[in-house]
Amino acid sequence: MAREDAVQKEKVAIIGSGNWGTAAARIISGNVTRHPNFHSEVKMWVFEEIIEDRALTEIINEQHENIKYLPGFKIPENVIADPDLLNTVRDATILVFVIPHQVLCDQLKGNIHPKAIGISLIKGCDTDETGIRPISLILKEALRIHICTLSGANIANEIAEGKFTETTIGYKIREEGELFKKLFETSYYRVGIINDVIGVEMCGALKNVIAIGAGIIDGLKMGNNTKAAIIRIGLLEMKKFIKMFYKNIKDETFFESCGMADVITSSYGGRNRKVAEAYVTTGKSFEQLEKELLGGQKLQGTLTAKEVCAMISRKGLENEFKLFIAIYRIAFEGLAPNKIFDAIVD
Ligand SMILES: NC(=O)c1ccc[n+]([C@@H]2O[C@H](COP(=O)([O-])OP(=O)(O)OC[C@H]3O[C@@H](n4cnc5c(N)ncnc54)[C@H](O)[C@@H]3O)[C@@H](O)[C@H]2O)c1
Ligand SMILES: O=P(O)(O)OC[C@H](O)CO
Repeated sequence: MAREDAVQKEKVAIIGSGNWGTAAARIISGNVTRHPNFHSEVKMWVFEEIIEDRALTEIINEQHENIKYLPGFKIPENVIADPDLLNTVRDATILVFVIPHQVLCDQLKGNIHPKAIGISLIKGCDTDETGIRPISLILKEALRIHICTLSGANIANEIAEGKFTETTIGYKIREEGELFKKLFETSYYRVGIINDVIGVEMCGALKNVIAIGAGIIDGLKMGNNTKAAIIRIGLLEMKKFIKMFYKNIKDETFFESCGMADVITSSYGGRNRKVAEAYVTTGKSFEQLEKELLGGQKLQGTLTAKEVCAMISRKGLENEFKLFIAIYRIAFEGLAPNKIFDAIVD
């Protein structure tokens, strides 16, 4: 049966309310009122915290602004913030996952709508004894739902400002990819869809490692040519890694917004780049700089570098991924930042 017949009005729940989660809520809240497929109310799960004696949830619902993670941008009134995860997802037929991947929700198991499908906006991965596990796979297996992925050159604040942006949705079932396109696309946020769930997702995870490399180059005060070299070599390692470890990855994916374009934007404007630059110039740890520079937002790239390099080392492939390994050793093993050049000179 076509999904449109099985579910007449899709109800959307957004799991996460950080910088991107809140910017995404602004987009979704407009689209659900425009398209007949959707119920006009959108629930958003908030990891509750107290800000100046008030609960963040209360601030969002009364002031219609996430003053901590996306200050200065109004959240439409059809977005209802809720600190109770299970209450947020109770009737939802569409689950939008947009939390830092360190904090995935086991609680959801067995507590979601039988017809629910999901989309992961998360840029990261997880590991177990078998190696790297894409988050979409973990969600799919744990919750027994179909999962699409959305990733692209998407700095949340620029999207919140309405600046022209592209993104990519990876789908397995085209109808679901098209439904999610309706949920996300606006005049300034253009969505491409491709039959490659894991390719889209893994580009979003690995580009964060390259962005750390770009930040190291900025910290060393090298110029644009050097950064372009890091981007080029990083892209090659990203493609090699993804194609080596996952099946049926499409070459075209690397030319979508989730591929090359996200590596570029992250290497110039992302948080991973910013913190890596400060790591080189201050000598403080990534952990400390994350706290000092990001106002509660989270870095994804350091953990991903650790996970990716553990997998590379386990397989004895260090010589195939010299840049990823150098970035990891600079970030975690005290390797001097200028040693990054040893990885990019043949
Ligand atoms: N910010 C961006 O520009 C951007 C763009 C595209 C994709 N992403 C990806 O989206 C995902 C979410 O990032 P974000 O920018 O929305 O988040 P963020 O880094 O701005 O915010 C951190 C969020 O984590 C929550 N949190 C902190 N500790 C928690 C805990 N123990 N349990 C549950 N939640 C907790 C906070 O409440 C906050 O909502 C990440 O995978 C990120 O890589 C971010
Ligand atoms: O700020 P970053 O480094 O987490 O990157 C943000 C987005 O993923 C850019 O597309």
